Amino acid sequence: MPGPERDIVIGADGFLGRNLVPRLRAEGREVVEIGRAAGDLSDWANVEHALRAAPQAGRIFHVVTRQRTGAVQYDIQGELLAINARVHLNVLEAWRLYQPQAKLVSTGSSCTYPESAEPLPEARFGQGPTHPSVIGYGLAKQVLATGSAAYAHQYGLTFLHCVLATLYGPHDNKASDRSHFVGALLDRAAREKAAGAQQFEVWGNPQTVREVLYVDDQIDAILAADRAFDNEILNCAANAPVTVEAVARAALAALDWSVPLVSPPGSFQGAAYKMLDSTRFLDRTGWRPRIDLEAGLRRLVAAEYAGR
Ligand SMILES: C[C@H]1O[C@H](OP(=O)(O)OP(=O)(O)OC[C@H]2O[C@@H](n3cnc4c(=O)[nH]c(N)nc43)[C@H](O)[C@@H]2O)[C@@H](O)[C@@H](O)C1=O
Repeated sequence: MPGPERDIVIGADGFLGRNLVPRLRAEGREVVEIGRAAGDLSDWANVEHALRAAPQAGRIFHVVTRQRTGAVQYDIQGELLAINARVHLNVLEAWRLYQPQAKLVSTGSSCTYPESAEPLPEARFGQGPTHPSVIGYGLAKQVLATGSAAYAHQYGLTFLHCVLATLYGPHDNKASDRSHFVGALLDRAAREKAAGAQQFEVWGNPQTVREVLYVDDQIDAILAADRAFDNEILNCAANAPVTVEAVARAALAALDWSVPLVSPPGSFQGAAYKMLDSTRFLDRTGWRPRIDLEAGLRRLVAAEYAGR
């Protein structure tokens, strides 16, 4: 890869960043961390300062996002649009001004795609309305993805926008509305087990479909994609759908907790089906996940719920 053997990670102390930084250092790369200490990244002055002050890098990993899970999402899409779009636009502008030699590797979400009952290939990107629960969040990610392409084209820069699965693993936020749904569900199950509950409620329709990846697998996928692709909006998952019910069963198994699952009517339901078609990525890189759902949840339980 051309450019300095140095990476900047924006969002270094977030969920993905805290897992990514040690992985990059293990590869022998120097990592410049930009995190909460840099201030509010929706404020241009803070992003401008951080990327101007940083030494020249070969890659910028932009892994900052304000995201929510659960019912609250329906009510705060304006806020998620405003904050995330500002952060993304600030990063794009500071990239072209102060780090134009760097490849901008950013992370996207299946929320940017229209609702569909079929796996979504890249050709469907931006072609239709997003699910109402993510209308602002998804639009902000579109700003980042399409904005990266626009900046690269106008200013001769290089980017890769990786559309990810739903992640789980160590360092995710534990608050029930702030974790990704896998972590939120596991945390709720751990608390309810400790409280002696006799059943576990799976919200929404248990047959809801998602793609989930353990964070280490997703990081491997991003790095594999980075080696193989430039200037693309690229789906980077495993073509492996899973139901929310299967996630719940694996979470209970990882907690060694055996109770019946129930589904209360009226609980939060997100998009019924979210699947990327990652065939281009899988065919070209040969990447495959190494940690299956139950093994990944057991790792997470060992890391953060030992003894519960
Ligand atoms: C990365 C990605 O992360 C989020 O999207 P998501 O992962 O698809 O998650 P969701 O909030 O659509 O939940 C998935 C499904 O799961 C069911 N469900 C069952 N039991 C629990 C439960 O205990 N907690 C939660 N939160 N959901 C549960 C729930 O009914 C729902 O249908 C977004 O922030 C999105 O913006 C984004 O980018």
